[in-house]
Amino acid sequence: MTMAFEKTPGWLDWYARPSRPQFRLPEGAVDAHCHVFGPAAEYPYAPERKYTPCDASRDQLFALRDHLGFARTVVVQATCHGADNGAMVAALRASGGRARGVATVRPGIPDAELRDLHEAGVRGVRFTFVKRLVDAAPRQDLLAVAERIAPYGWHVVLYFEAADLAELREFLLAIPVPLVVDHMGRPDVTKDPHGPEFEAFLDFLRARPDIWCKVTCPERLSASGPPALDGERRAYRDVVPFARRVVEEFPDRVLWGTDWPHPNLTGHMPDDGLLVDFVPHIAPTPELRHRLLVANPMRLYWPDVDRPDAD
Ligand SMILES: O=C(O)c1cc(C(=O)O)oc(=O)c1
Repeated sequence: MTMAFEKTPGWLDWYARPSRPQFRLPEGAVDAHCHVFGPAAEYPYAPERKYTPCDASRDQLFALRDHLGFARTVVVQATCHGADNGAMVAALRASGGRARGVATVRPGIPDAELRDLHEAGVRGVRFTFVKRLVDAAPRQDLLAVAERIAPYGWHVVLYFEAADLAELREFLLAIPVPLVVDHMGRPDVTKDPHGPEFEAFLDFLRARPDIWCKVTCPERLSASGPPALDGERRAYRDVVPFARRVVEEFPDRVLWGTDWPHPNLTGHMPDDGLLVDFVPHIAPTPELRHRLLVANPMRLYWPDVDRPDAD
């Protein structure tokens, strides 16, 4: 029997026919933040999930990768799958080495399972502190996970909101592996990009040389748009000054990704082709774009590949 899953009311499905980006991605570009959902008939959503998405399969993800012009992808375990990494790992295994993964693991995970995840291509775990997505995990559990993954050379991906950083900062800085912050720590972009809140975030990045930042999700962060729809190639203007500050101060520690299939958006679903056209606005030179899209993600996820632009 297959279980039927009903999508969360108001759920927006991913954009079916994205345009081709006008901005040509550099050879070897990596989509360093995207997800797979199900398909639920094969990989059921977790009982403890906070939302039920539409399906978004690995084949659909790979088709988007090719359409947009990415060479590689990093598949981040979505909270709707809890700590069952099956759909994500299946994507890694089907990718022919062109995908890496970020998993969710619990502290008691057997070593053999960690080894299997590593062998499949997992290179990090994700800690989510956004309350609408997960129930808070005890901090000692998170530290225990960090200690378990350290010998594999993995990192921890952090998802938190700007308002929570002050309270989290000390704990996060004590995590003994490299850190990667999702979506610039979710700034409130109606505030001043040079104001105290975003300064506190930049200060967090300055605190250790091994903290990376994804300058992603303008479609989530933007308050005034315009949305990446209907041919709009200058979308999400209010997010640009925030992302540019990060790219310019930390050019060797920034990553970019589509966030496809964009869980939990409520206002609009972006055209992913137009989202790629956002990149030159936040990384204005070819040199910055090469670091953001190729050199940095390759160093973090494929350190053994010397020529990312060659297949
Ligand atoms: O794993 C997820 O469920 C998830 C959710 C969101 C969001 O709802 O903001 O963003 C993400 O990057 C990932």
